[in-house]
Amino acid sequence: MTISKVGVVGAGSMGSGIANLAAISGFQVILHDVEQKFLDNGLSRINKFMEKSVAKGKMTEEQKKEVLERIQVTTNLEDFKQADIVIEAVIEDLEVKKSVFAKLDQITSDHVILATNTSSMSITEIASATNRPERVAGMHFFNPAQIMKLVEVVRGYKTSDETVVELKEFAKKLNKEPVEVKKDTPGFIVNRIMIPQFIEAIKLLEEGVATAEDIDKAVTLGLNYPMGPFTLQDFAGVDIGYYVMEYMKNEFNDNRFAPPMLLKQLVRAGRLGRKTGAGFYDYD
Ligand SMILES: NC(=O)c1ccc[n+]([C@@H]2O[C@H](COP(=O)([O-])OP(=O)(O)OC[C@H]3O[C@@H](n4cnc5c(N)ncnc54)[C@H](O)[C@@H]3O)[C@@H](O)[C@H]2O)c1
Repeated sequence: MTISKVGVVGAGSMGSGIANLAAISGFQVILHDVEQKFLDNGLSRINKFMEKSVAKGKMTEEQKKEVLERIQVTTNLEDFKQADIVIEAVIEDLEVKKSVFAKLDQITSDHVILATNTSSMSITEIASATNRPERVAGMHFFNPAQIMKLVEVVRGYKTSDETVVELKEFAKKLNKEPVEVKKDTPGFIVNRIMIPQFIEAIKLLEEGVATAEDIDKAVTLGLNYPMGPFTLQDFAGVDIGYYVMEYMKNEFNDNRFAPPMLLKQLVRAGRLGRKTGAGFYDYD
């Protein structure tokens, strides 16, 4: 399958990053969101990222302009008729994702791969909203998508071998390192390991064992991670971790994954991390 036009649904942190990555890698991109203001926000994030690349000498002004010209934005999903592959990056809500996939199934050609960037949710269930479950898979990028090297290619129950091979090849064309997740399990590989670490870090904070700053310092210096758990949750969005925990708890029927009270309170108070100016830390 030859891919020239990449469709991305959702222009938030991940969707805009994936659209930017695909355009940097030379693909034509159609980026969709429900309202123009979300597309404007996405484009401004893309602009900011590339301004930094220009300032660091990684890209020229001219190359930046060419990348931007390859990104078309739209609020009309029908424009995905021309897409050769679609990556969905809307909010982490199964019903919203299923409704997007049902629409994409009607709009795009039968052979088009419909991939989801879900952090945790069942690929099999998302695929069940379509008539082509063999062409549906997870393509899980990490934040920021332009920089982080890993992509988890996740099989749903009916995902074909051909789809997995094509997605791995596509990931390589985006200059990523794909790993195959052979079974559709909540959280895949990375979040299955990382989420329990977040939970333990929050419990240490709740128990008064150490401050958030010291827990972050302990993890960065003791485990040699580039970011501590609180810095990372604020960066990725406190709400994302919360939804992933709820989902994993319910799917595994295991309270080990239940979000701690402090996390629930932050979400209820709208402290969702850097994107809202405050999370575990204050940013103003
Ligand atoms: N943030 C991360 O670090 C991270 C990392 C990997 C994967 N993910 C996953 O990527 C997905 C997106 O996460 P995000 O952090 O970019 O969220 P976000 O809240 O920043 O962006 C979501 C975007 O989807 C749009 N949207 C909502 N419903 C839509 C619809 N029906 N059609 C089109 N657009 C719609 C919203 O307007 C918003 O712009 C989630 O599934 C999340 O779990 C997130």
